Amino acid sequence: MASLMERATSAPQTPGESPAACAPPRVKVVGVSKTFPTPDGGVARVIENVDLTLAEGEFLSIVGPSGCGKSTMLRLISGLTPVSEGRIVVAGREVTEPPPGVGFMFQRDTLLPWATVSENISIALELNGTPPAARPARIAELLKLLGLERYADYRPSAISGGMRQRAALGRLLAYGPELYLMDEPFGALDAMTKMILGRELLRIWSQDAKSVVFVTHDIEEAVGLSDRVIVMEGPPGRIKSEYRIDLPRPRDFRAVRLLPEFRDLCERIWGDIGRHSEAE
Ligand SMILES: Nc1ncnc2c1ncn2[C@@H]1O[C@H](COP(=O)(O)OP(=O)(O)OP(=O)(O)O)[C@@H](O)[C@H]1O
Repeated sequence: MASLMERATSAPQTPGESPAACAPPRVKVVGVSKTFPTPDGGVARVIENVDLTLAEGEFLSIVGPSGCGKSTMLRLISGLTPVSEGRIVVAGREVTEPPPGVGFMFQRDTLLPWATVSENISIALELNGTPPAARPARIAELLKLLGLERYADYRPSAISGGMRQRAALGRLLAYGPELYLMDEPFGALDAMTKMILGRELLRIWSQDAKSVVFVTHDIEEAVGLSDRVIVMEGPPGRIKSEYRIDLPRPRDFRAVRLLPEFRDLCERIWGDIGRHSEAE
């Protein structure tokens, strides 16, 4: 990650600009809008003219009030939902369907209920073409990394919510995407589990920095994890402001919260979202 931080400048950013604009971006969103049909036969404009760039290896969070279009933005980038206007390019190719090399993680885990924790991870390895002989070692490595060794043979229904999200993270890591799209992956968890998994995610990411778009309601989580935080407003969803998170790396997800700069960033972002909500 040092290279990303070195390339970054402290110049103020305008929405859509990446701090590592000199490298080819992992994601480029250009003039994207999205409409959905409404039940009364009308059309709802949910995303309005969004420009956004995600640099290679960058950790970007999107925050904003409920209903402003954060999840929709993620689904548009994922190719699961088609854009109405504009274009999205992932790894140099225009997105018309879910692109290769993209992994998802959602608020509720999507583990296969009939498979054990190990088997769930094994399926991801199978999907990414890992030879059968190499799978057991990788499964053991991931279970150890996520503290799930004792639960390898448990089905999802027999482990806690935090463990299920760990297993879901293990499956994502097993798949090994170049781009992680994470929609409130820790949103349903208690504060302590959230803290532990946030730390895990930072630790894993600092070893093998992949590009991440992370949607969350939790501003402290966004600031603690990210290189950059985007504040959306809406509907229709637009980018309201953008914050460069210049806190030191590697970061301790808990200790970083004690820095005055951390508090200052959180206050500014809260102020931004608060002003929007008050104006509604
Ligand atoms: N498939 C769909 N059909 C119609 N409307 C949709 C669809 N998906 C999303 N929307 C609308 O888009 C708007 C934005 O929803 P979205 O879930 O993206 O917001 P969000 O910012 O992620 O909200 P939250 O923080 O509450 O999860 C909402 O008004 C929602 O009703």
